[in-house]
Amino acid sequence: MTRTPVNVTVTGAAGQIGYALLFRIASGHLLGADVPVKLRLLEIPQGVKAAEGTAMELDDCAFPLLKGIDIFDNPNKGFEGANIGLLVGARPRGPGMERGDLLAANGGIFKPQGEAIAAHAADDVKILVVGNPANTNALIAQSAAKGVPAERFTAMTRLDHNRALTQLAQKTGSSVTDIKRLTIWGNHSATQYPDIFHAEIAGKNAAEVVNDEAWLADTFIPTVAKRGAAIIDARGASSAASAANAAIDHVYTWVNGTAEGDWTSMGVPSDGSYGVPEGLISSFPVTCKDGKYEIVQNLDINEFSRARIDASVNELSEERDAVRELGLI
Ligand SMILES: NC(=O)C1=CN([C@@H]2O[C@H](COP(=O)(O)OP(=O)(O)OC[C@H]3O[C@@H](n4cnc5c(N)ncnc54)[C@H](O)[C@@H]3O)[C@@H](O)[C@H]2O)C=CC1
Ligand SMILES: O=C([O-])CC(=O)C(=O)O
Repeated sequence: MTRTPVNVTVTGAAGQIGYALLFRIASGHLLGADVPVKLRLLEIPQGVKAAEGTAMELDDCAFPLLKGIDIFDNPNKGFEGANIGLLVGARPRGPGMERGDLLAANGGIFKPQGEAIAAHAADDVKILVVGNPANTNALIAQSAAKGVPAERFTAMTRLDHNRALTQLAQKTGSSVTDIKRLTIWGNHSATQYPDIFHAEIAGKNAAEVVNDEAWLADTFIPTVAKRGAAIIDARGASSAASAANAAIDHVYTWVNGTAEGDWTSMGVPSDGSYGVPEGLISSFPVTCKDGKYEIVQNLDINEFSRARIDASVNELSEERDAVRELGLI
């Protein structure tokens, strides 16, 4: 039986992340090796020519699963029939800039995109916001997308999750594949909280294996939380290939499920779990099955974790208040 291609809209398609992302989508890594895709690339008018160049290269790969590429500079067209939307296009943070500075600049992008998704995307649309500040941009798009279930809007903290996996594996001399149940809580920002208290390394509690609270507080957490800035300092540009890889992981897991006994981290609208105000798009531990995710419930949160989760969630509340004042939600 021939499968109907899945329409994947990618905004910011001509940017650095777009360049690292599109070839992996087209080669089957986003949805699976048997799922044909059609790409809908959305750019601003100045980005269209470069997107056309990328589309030429995609053609030149002769990917068996790639059933078409269309390029748009109008969100209403770009999201027409979209089953998956990867909202990457945004203004990247430059040296010395904090995410708060970006709220106003990026708000204007995500509100019209949310409206276009509501009006034109497929009924089963799933959205991942990558463009920073990702959680609050996702909130802006979600609140503009009247009629689309809120839970379809997610924000990317999988890059933070993957960063934390490697830091923990390196510290403990284990492999990333030995580590399960790691969690990123809160905002994709320097306040995020990578939590190893429920994580396991080859079946043993990770915090007990590490047994070094000073390393947790002074090395692990800041290394993970400030990795984006460290990459910018080193590369002179923000993470691109690793961000694209995390976007692939996020959607693949959402669609195809988490492994038995494991979970992942996603920024999702809070249902009030763990004291996170309802509606904030915050990172949680989630399991995925049959194309749906659920927030993992009933984890014990110790004092060390509680203070850090609250700090990051407070930042999200402040960002929400700021965009509310700007009339963006
Ligand atoms: N959530 C996460 O873990 C991460 C998020 N990011 C964020 O991802 C975003 C993209 O990063 P890069 O690709 O490196 O930036 P980039 O500047 O290379 O590319 C952004 C692209 O978006 C396009 N664009 C701008 N406004 C648009 C609009 N309204 N519609 C469609 N396209 C639009 C630009 O023309 C440009 O081609 C940034 O906001 C960056 O901070 C980056 C790394 C990790
Ligand atoms: O920090 C940035 O602007 C880029 C980013 O989100 C990351 O690498 O985590």
